Amino acid sequence: NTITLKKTSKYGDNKVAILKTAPGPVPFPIIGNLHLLGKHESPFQAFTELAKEYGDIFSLKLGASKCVVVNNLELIRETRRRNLARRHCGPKQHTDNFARIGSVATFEAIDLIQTLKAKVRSTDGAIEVKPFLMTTAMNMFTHYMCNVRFDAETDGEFKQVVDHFDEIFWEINQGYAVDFLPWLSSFYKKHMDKLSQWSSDIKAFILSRIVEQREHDLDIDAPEKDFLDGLLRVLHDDPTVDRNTIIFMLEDFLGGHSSVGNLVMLCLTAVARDPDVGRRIRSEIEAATKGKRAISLTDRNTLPYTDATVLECLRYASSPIVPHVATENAAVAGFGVEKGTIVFINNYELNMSEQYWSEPEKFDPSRFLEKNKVRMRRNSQCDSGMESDSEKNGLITKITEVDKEVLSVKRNIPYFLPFSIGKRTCIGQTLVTTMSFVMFANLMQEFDVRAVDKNDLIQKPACVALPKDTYSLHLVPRK
Ligand code: HEM
Repeated sequence: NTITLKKTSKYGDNKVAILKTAPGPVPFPIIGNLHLLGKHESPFQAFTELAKEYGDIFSLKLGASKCVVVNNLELIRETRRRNLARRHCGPKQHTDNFARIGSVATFEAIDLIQTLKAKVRSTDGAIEVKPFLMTTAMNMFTHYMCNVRFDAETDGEFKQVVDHFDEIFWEINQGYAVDFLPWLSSFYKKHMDKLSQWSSDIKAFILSRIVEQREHDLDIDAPEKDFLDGLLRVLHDDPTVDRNTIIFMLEDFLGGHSSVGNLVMLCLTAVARDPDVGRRIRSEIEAATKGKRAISLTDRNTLPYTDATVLECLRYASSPIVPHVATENAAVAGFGVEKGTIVFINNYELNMSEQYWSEPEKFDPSRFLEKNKVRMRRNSQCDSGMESDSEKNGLITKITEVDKEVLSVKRNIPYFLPFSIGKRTCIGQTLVTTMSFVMFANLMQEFDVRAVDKNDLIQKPACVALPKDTYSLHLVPRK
């Protein structure tokens, strides 16, 4: 009944505790002062399960005489939560979760189009588009992560929470001095109180309208159906996890919808500023759907210019700096960096430098496009000159392979890092790029987008956020 759990060298100096275990079935989930996840018949079973989930942190061995070696359990918990978040919020292509993002995004985009068409019919002139984008983005997130959606037309509480999220998103994107100099906080008290009230309202909404119902219905033996389900299982399995941690995580990830709504608004703004961008997007979309169906995530490869427009908006708008701290002495590009040094990735320089981009100030989605040759099969019928049973009317089908040039989006550009890079890279990037694409493309299929006055279209560089109450746009339904 004794096992040794060894850490691999890959994760360096994590603390290792050596604890004695009792022989026979162990009263899990506790060994010594450390808690394990779930109930297990033996320490071996417990650690086998741990090792399955955190395989690259631990290797497991049945030891000879005495004890269990446990890695830093806080790290395990964090890793479990991170893996959960990555599985749901950053799923790989061809996974069920990725496909579900696509279907949810198209569903919500269709709903948005219907709402906007009704709004346009009843309005003479321009409309405030942004609030509609924000509630749609929130519904995309709640629908995908928690299998619940809300009616923005009739649900005032929902609408208010989306507004609060948007105000907070605007605030955190402003870069106040107090962000770097915390001792200034007393000067910002009123401001902080306001933010704090918005946060409380958001938390109350998420608890009462999303979490509590699910807690009540949770079936721990059923397969994990969404992110919320996964979070509640963590809470159920691990008594050391605080309910507030889970609620905070959900709040944080749902809050990501603000970036999608604002980014789509920036994409529409780019089209309103430059009708040529809109024309190119529309001709691409018409070729793909002939106007006969909604656009889904699977259309992304055939709509490279539309996809590239989202990236070009991100290039101009993504955060100018990404702060990190060196966790060990290192050399970066030949410069010594001591452990503890704060290191900033200068995204602004990467995004706007002439060293990397031609005419970086110009809005030009085609900078993200490249031509690729793809081999295609072409069927053609030709006269065989013979008559036989297998060749009706003397025609045979001939398959030839031809090389065709297609446009596609450049991936992995080493100097384009809006979501940063490495171990802490943005978990939400798949959600952002996929949902923004689907919402934007469907809007472009259905409406011509025009500015009321191009001078109104004010946008801060290196900032995804627009104020909650921002400029209106003309949306003209297309035939
Ligand atoms: C325009 C949209 C977004 C941009 C440009 C963006 C960018 C970034 C950047 C630059 C980082 C820092 C990475 C680093 O420290 O190296 C980050 C971290 C993170 N982002 Fe995003 N993000 C966006 C939207 C989202 C969304 C929608 C979510 C969640 C649904 C999200 C979740 C996260 C999380 C959890 C981290 C921390 C990752 C970690 O420390 O392991 N982000 N993001």
